[in-house]
Amino acid sequence: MTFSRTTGKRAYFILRGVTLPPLFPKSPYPHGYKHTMVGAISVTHPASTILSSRTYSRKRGNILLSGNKPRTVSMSLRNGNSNKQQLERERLYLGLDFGTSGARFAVIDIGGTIQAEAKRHYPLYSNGESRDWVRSWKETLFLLLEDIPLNLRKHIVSISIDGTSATTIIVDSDTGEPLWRPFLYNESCPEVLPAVKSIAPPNHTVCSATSTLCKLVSWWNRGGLNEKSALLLHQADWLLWLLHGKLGVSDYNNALKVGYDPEADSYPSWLISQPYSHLLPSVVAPGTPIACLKEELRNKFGFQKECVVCTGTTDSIAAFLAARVTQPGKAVTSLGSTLAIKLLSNTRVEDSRFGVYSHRLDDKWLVGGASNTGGAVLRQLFTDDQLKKLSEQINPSQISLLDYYPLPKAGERFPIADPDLAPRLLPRPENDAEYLHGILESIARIEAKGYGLLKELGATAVDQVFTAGGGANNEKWTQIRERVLGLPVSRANQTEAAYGTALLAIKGDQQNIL
Ligand SMILES: Nc1ncnc2c1ncn2[C@@H]1O[C@H](COP(=O)(O)OP(=O)(O)O)[C@@H](O)[C@H]1O
Ligand SMILES: O=C(CO)[C@H](O)[C@H](O)COP(=O)(O)O
Repeated sequence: MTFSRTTGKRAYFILRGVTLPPLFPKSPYPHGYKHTMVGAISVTHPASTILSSRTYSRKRGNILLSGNKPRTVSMSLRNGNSNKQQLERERLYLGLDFGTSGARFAVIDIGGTIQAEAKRHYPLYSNGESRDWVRSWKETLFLLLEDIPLNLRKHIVSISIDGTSATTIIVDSDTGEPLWRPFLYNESCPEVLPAVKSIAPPNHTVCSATSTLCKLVSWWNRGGLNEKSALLLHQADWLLWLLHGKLGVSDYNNALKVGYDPEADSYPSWLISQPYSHLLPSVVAPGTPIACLKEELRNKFGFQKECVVCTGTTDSIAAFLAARVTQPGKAVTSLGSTLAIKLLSNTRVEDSRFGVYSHRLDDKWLVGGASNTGGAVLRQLFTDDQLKKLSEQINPSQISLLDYYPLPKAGERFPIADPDLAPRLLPRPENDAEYLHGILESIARIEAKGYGLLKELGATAVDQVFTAGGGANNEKWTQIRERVLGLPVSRANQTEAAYGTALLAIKGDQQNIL
């Protein structure tokens, strides 16, 4: 039900009854707890964000980022009949997702109800000839903390962050300041691949040109004064350090691609014996409390004294966690800027020849890989509005005869591991809807090839796929994927990685180890 207020803003009431399975054994709610979210107001104003609800209101002027181009922050807030007293009692959990094109937060309660969420695009800063990603990420982190409604912040008891996998920052081990520009998740360092292959077991996860270890060796080979006082961190690790101040801690999801063995829970001897092994961070499980939020930040933003900061994970694993998939054979495809597939499997599978690896998820394995196809190439060709309008013209039951390999630029990680693989997006038909149909169907074929490969390599066979990420909103694409995969495909209840990371924050809070 939507209605427009006298102020000209549009507010959306979302009335829905959802049955939430208990999040964790200690969840106070019985199984099948019927939860009705009686109202969520999403109020966005073209040039600024004005929050108004019964529990508080404040006006934000234009949110101006670099280049003075006003950017909107879209935010949704739970309002409904949850009164202030109820919130006073509730313990809230903050998940922050640092994805490819932007960052988001989700604040949830122990029952998994979203109390607030917002997202921001990364501000554009340049550092000479390259983008200053570190400055963008740091600014976005603290802007998102400011976007959290003040009366919720004091109830947040646990925070976690996910980032793009294998996004690597080499920092000064004393100050935490970056010593070099970050290596992004899809950056390839083929020149050091032979050296990495010479020390690692055959087809190990690190034997990929985009692995974190290849990035570490590439930096190390550059030589320099800082080699002794350097430390490797992943994007999520560094952002979490800004909040807790303990340098050098990672999680076994982010550390997988530098060579950490999540089964042995240690770095292998062939890695420890390398001259750069002193750069490796210590590793704990995702969602492990590391320290309380720094006092200066608690005072600045109004968080409570006991607010703990927990280790994170990668963005596609966070999206998997958000879907609350618990049975082997179920899978989540993250259709964000990239296409990352995650299949819950009883068996671990790893083969870098195809970009296949397994993340640990408690006592099971998340088998999969990440292709560079996906939303980034769509965004090169169409705006989100065009995607929506053109998709409406597609007949998903009709097979497209157009055969593409949609990539934003040369280079593919999975199911073809080839840093030189060129995009194939021609011939382009006159009709854009026909072109989009061909692209969506070609991406679906890549997804199907990926799941077929996992089965060939011995993973538990997939029997159902849930979708996360921006592409989850495209119903026609979902129907195309169902036809191509020959499997039931549905949008996950929660598709945002930030929600999955907020669930990690709950896990950390329940450990009571600080
Ligand atoms: N209706 C749509 N159909 C298909 N793809 C879409 C649609 N709307 C948005 N997208 C794609 O979703 C992507 C953004 O999803 P998101 O999960 O935010 O990505 P990320 O976190 O990787 O930046 C964009 O690349 C965009 O092209
Ligand atoms: O594509 C990506 C960025 O969005 C990442 O590579 C994605 O996170 C897949 O890596 P992982 O499987 O380690 O999570």
